[in-house]
Amino acid sequence: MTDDVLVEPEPSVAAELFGDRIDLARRFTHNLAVHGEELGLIGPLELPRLWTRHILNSAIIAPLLRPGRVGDIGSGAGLPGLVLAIARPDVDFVLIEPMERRVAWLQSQADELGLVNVAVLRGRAEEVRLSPLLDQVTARAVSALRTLIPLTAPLVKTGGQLVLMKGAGAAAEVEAAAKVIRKFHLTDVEVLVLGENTLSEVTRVVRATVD
Ligand SMILES: C[S@@+](CC[C@H](N)C(=O)[O-])C[C@H]1O[C@@H](n2cnc3c(N)ncnc32)[C@H](O)[C@@H]1O
Repeated sequence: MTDDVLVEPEPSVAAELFGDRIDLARRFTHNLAVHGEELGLIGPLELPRLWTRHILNSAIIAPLLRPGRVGDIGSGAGLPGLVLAIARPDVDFVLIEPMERRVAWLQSQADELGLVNVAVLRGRAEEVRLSPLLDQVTARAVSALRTLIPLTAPLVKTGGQLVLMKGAGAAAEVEAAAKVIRKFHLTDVEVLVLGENTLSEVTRVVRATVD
């Protein structure tokens, strides 16, 4: 690992998204750069683009979150869950992840970074029982929308939202998911493109309300 991995390439965006918690974001990025590959959390090709492709692309959705309780499904390395917990200390996060090694990583990072707004729950989304239900749910790189909606929508209270990070095919995924969108009573389904003028790689989000 070279030191330039740890220098954010878009410092003004990073400062805007993390505010006075930018040092926590730097520490998390450092830890991920040092341990991520050996723990199987990120591939070796991801190191040079940790900030652009992973940290900032996760943090850019922070303004979409409401104060309340947000679940991040399949957090893995902590993307976007831990990044959002750093950017939004006013929001409580439940990171839901089935793999033991990843759960251990998530808990160790929450402890080391002093993220008191994070709880880590081991399990598959379709098996966990949450009470009360969540205000919002996030997920990144877990599965196609038509299978992700049945995993995530039941965890969200009426009036709550799904905020699902997606790739360039987001609009096509929404079309392919029409049946489950109806089945799970989702309304106001929209594809948001974030970071067009600020990030080197935009982030797409499918946002929907659970009715
Ligand atoms: C490709 S990784 C993505 C991890 C992280 N969100 C990211 O963007 O780097 C998918 C993650 O989803 C988790 N996962 C798969 N099926 C799941 C389920 N049914 N419920 C919760 N997590 C799940 C996996 O264990 C894995 O950590």
